[in-house]
Amino acid sequence: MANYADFQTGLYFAGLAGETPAYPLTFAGLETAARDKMEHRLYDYVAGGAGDEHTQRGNVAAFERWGIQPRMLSGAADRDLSVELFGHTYPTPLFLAPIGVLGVMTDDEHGDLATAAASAASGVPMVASTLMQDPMEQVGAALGDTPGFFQLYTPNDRELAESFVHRAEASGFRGIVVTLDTWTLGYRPRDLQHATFPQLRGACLANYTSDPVFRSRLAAPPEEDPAAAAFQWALTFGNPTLTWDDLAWLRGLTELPLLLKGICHPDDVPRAKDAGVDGIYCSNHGGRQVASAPAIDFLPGVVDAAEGTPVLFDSGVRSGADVVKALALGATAVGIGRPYGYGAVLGGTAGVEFVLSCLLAEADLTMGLNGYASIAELSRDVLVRVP
Ligand SMILES: Cc1cc2nc3c(=O)[nH]c(=O)nc-3n(C[C@H](O)[C@H](O)[C@H](O)COP(=O)(O)O)c2cc1C
Ligand SMILES: O=C(O)C(=O)c1ccccc1
Repeated sequence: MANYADFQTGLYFAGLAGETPAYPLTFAGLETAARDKMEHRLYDYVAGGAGDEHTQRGNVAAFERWGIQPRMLSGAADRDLSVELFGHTYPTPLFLAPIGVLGVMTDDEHGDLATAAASAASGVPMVASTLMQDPMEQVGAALGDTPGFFQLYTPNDRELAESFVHRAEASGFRGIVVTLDTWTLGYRPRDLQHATFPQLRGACLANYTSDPVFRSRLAAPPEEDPAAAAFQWALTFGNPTLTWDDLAWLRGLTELPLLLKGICHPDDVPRAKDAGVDGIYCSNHGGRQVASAPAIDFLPGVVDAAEGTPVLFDSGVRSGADVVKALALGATAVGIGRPYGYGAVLGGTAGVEFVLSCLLAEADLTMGLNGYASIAELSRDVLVRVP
């Protein structure tokens, strides 16, 4: 069992030798450092969200309204942070949420591969986006022994969707995460102000441009006419007419675990389960899609409705304490988006690993010092509401 708290001891001892940490430890510090390094419009694309951005601020603020109640002398010197998900035991409850522009966030523009390497090294699974700068075959190979997931944006071209799913299977991904909340793009004032959207300029379309079905829809190969390929992407990307009736088709495409991302209402959970879905992913897309409420406020209702089906969660997780709170509210695994994205900006694989180490050290110490030795000991009863 890894002792994640050792990371903090390591930082103090390195300090004795005159070394300070390579990257900022707080989310605010990561965001500021990443902003200083990034092209302005790419930074705004990552940092920004829907409308007046109150949803993304609310996602973060909502965690402050929960407190963890400490227990003493409970024998929590050794902690077990492992979780079981679809037959695999992962060393920690964290996962890397899909980021569709990750590819171009690192200096070398191989951010998906850099993140996959961090996943391979840490055992923290990556949910690889449909929108990658390197094709899924390469990213899947870079995941090593850490089973990862492929996130599917269901295109309005069924044959293309089928090709994506079958390629993901062949690439070694161990589950398909279908994102439901982005069948069209939300209203994002920052991007509108810059009048820019990365994919329209050809970024992170490798899964499309490498796909035989997608290529067959083009008059000229994407290498010859990338602008036409990006335009074709915009025409195929979303499927506004997808409904629950289409889930039988999606379910029929693969025997891999199938998860639905963006579920926030308890009544949507039984519909998903009736359709043969294996996992629920509660998320409001980090507040990037539409004005809503803090995603963590939806989690307990979704968990209750799931009746034992795994529930993944993301949106607003910024600290190890947030990770523990989401677990206590019933999440099976907890995702992070922007925090590791900024790690990738600052240091590629090493930056992502650093961010994970910080979150895991804090989560581990938060559990230990509050007297909880395993995730199984966390429940809503360990939390109190802070007015
Ligand atoms: C720049 C960026 C791109 C994203 N791209 C995708 C994507 O391609 N697919 C997807 O399902 N979610 C995408 N998301 C949403 C994340 O998977 C996740 O839900 C969200 O970032 C979690 O919130 P957090 O950033 O507050 O941790 C993206 C998020 C960001 C910040
Ligand atoms: O920006 C996003 O959050 C996202 O998920 C997305 C949506 C469309 C294209 C690329 C990424």
